[in-house]
Amino acid sequence: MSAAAKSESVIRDIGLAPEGRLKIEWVQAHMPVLNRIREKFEKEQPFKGLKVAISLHLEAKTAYLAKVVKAGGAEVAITGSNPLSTQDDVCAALVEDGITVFAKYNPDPQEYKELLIKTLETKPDLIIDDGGDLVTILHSERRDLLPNIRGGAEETTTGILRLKAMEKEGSLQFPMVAVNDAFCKYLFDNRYGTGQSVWDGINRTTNLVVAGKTVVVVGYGWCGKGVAMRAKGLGANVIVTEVDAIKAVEAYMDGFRVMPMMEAAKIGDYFVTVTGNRDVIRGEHYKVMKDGAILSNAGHFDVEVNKPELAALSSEVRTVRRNIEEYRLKDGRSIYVLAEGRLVNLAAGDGHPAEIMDMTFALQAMSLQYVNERYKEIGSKVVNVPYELDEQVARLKLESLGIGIDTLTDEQKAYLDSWTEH
Ligand SMILES: NC(=O)c1ccc[n+]([C@@H]2O[C@H](COP(=O)([O-])OP(=O)(O)OC[C@H]3O[C@@H](n4cnc5c(N)ncnc54)[C@H](O)[C@@H]3O)[C@@H](O)[C@H]2O)c1
Ligand SMILES: N[C@@H](CCSC[C@H]1O[C@@H](n2cnc3c(=O)[nH]cnc32)[C@H](O)[C@@H]1O)C(=O)O
Repeated sequence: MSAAAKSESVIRDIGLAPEGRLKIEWVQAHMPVLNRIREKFEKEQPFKGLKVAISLHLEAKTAYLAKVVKAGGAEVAITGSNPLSTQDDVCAALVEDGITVFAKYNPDPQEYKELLIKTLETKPDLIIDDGGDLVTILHSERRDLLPNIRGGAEETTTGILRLKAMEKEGSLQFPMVAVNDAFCKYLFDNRYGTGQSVWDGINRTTNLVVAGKTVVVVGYGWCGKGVAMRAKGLGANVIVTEVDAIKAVEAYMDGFRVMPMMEAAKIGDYFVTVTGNRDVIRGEHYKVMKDGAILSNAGHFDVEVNKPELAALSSEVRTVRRNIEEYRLKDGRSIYVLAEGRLVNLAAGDGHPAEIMDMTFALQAMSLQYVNERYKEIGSKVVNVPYELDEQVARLKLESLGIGIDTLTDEQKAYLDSWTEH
């Protein structure tokens, strides 16, 4: 254990390390692409002499990514990206492995912010962010830490939307790679990862049946498609609500009922928001919901389900089971909110499956190396993961699965490039 990591870290309990270590070993065994990158990093040491700050959901897969970045020569400091997704045993194991950790499960909002700031006070050269928490602090109250930063990589849809808004108004001060927009990210992580882990989180939390129930999926983007597809597989009647006409037609053609939230609110048993927007379920909807409706969010912050408006309609709010709050309405109905309206798959579950995060985090590791090598020429921009890196992740994934694919012959290449050949 590095003495610095141990003395500087802020975690719940170092004694939890053995359990955390087992969790990390389990996922490592199911992350073959990232294992290959770790071997390469060990040889090439791309981050030698550099400091990296990471803010991601601090569970076992993330911990393994931090170890891979460290294996590449970096000094790593890490914090969470949601107060409820940090796992204390994993934090302890990382500290024992020489990584400086500033994270605890369920800190109060002020401490959560302080932990993010402490991570940045390690004066990183490179950052990995999820949802823009680090970037926001660097561009507001801690601008003093900006000059050191070479660049970084952003994990999620909403984070990238925010970075692009900053780029547009000219306020972004360093390059960021939009990891979410790589094919090997959103096609698998947002769709199949969210699709599976959301139902894992809901089912282990509620212990109730899904078959035969009506599930309302709010937003039919990449995450919504996964959540709706898996709800259908569990035997639910699935309704999709949207604001985008094209996505609504897509949901309809995929076999789902599409209607405005005001109508869906009356018939849903489960509601899952995956929009990245705010107030998508709000007061007017609660007024018409069935007694016993279960609300959860897997999009961004805890604002997709408007909790203050629900509280205003309630006479009592009580925890009825771990991660389930009952809002007892003044008219006698009950509406249940899972995981305080924070990401249900991470706050009430273990997040996406390891084989999915294998690809996402392989992209993160490669993107960090890419931005470190090119930060001067890129400038203060949001850039995509280069296609070659994206394809490399897919090829390594196929290789790990023992799946081969065909190669174009020269004649086929010429045919595809031509407009005269028949
Ligand atoms: N829980 C997770 O593990 C996880 C994983 C990946 C992404 N995310 C987050 O989930 C959110 C969605 O990501 P995505 O990749 O699916 O984004 P996306 O842009 O592909 O989809 C979002 C969809 O929500 C729709 N929408 C917006 N406002 C709406 C409203 N009021 N009612 C109904 N629909 C509305 C949009 O039209 C869009 O189709 C983002 O905040 C992202 O950061 C979470
Ligand atoms: N800080 C925000 C960010 C949304 S996170 C959404 C991101 O979480 C990522 N994610 C999903 N499951 C896991 C996991 O198990 N470990 C680490 N990250 C995950 C996923 O890649 C997705 O882009 C919030 O908590 O409200």
